[in-house]
Amino acid sequence: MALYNNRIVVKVGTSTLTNDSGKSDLRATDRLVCTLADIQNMGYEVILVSSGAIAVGRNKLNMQGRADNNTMRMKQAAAAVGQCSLMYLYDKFFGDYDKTVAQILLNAEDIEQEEKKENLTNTFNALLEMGVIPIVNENDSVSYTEIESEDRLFGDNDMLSSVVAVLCRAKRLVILSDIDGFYDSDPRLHPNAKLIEQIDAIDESVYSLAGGAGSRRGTGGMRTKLQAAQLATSNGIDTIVTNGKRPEVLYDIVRGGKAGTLFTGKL
Ligand SMILES: Nc1ncnc2c1ncn2[C@@H]1O[C@H](COP(=O)(O)OP(=O)(O)O)[C@@H](O)[C@H]1O
Ligand SMILES: N[C@@H](CCC(=O)OP(=O)(O)O)C(=O)O
Repeated sequence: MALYNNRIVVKVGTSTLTNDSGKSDLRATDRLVCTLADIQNMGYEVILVSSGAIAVGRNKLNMQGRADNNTMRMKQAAAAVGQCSLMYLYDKFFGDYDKTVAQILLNAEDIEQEEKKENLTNTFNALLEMGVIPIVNENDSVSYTEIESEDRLFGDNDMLSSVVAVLCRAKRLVILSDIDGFYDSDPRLHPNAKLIEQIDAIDESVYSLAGGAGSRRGTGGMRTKLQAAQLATSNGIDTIVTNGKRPEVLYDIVRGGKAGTLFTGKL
C-alpha cells in the first residue's frame, strides 16, 4: 500500500527531553514542539512518539535517592505520574502554537490483533484529519516490555515509533537521539568515530558497529535504532537518525534534505 507523502513520525528520547539532573529540559522541549507545530503549518501530518515518562515521574516523585528506584513497580509508578506531567507540558507548549494534541498509549498486543490494529489506524487517521498531533508512548504501567528488555520486538520506543510509522504508512520516520547520527563505532568510546551519512542495507556488518545506550537516561542505544530502521525501511519508509538538540533539521528532512544518517526505505 502507498505511503502518505506528507506524513512524518518523529521519535524523541529521554536524553533529549531531560537534562543531566533528570529534570525536564524545557528549552529543548519547546524548540522541538515549535518545529513540529511549524511543520504541521507547512502542510505535513505529524505524529510524535515521546519517551520520558519514567524520568519525568522519578523527578517529580523525588525518587533519585530511593534504594528501590530501579524495581519494576517503582518504574511503572513513575511512568504513571510522569506520563501525566509530560502530556501537561506538551499540551501547554503545543497550545502556545495553537495546536491540539492527543495521547495514545500502546502495548504490543494492540498491534498484534487485527481488530485492535484497525481501530488504532482509524483513530490515528481521524486525529490527523482534524489537525491533531498524536503523541504516543508505550503504556508502561500495564506493560513492562520496553522497561525490562532491549531485545523484544516491541522492546523500546525506537521500535514503537517504527511500528507506528508502518501502521500509519508514513513517508518518513525520524529518530531524534542525543547524538548526530549513526557512526562507524560508538563516539563516546571512540573519539575518532565517523558519521555514516547513508545506509542502504542494514545487515550484520552494520549491526556490528552499533553499541548500547550512551547515557543513564537513554535505553537501547543504536542497536534498537537499527532494528527500528530495519522494520521501517523494509516497508519503504525512509528513516533518519539525528540529534534532538537541533530539531530545526526537521525542516530540511521533510523536504527530502540530508541530516544525520539516512537509512533508505525500499519495498
Ligand atoms: N555506532 C554508534 N553510533 C552512534 N551512537 C552509538 C553507536 N553505538 C552506540 N551508540 C550510543 O547510542 C547512544 C544513543 O542511544 P540512547 O542512549 O538509547 O539515547 P536516546 O534514546 O536518547 O536516543 C549514543 O549516545 C551513543 O553513545
Ligand atoms: N516508555 C519509556 C521510555 C522507554 C525508552 O525507549 O526510552 P528512550 O531510550 O529514552 O527512548 C518512558 O516514557 O519513560
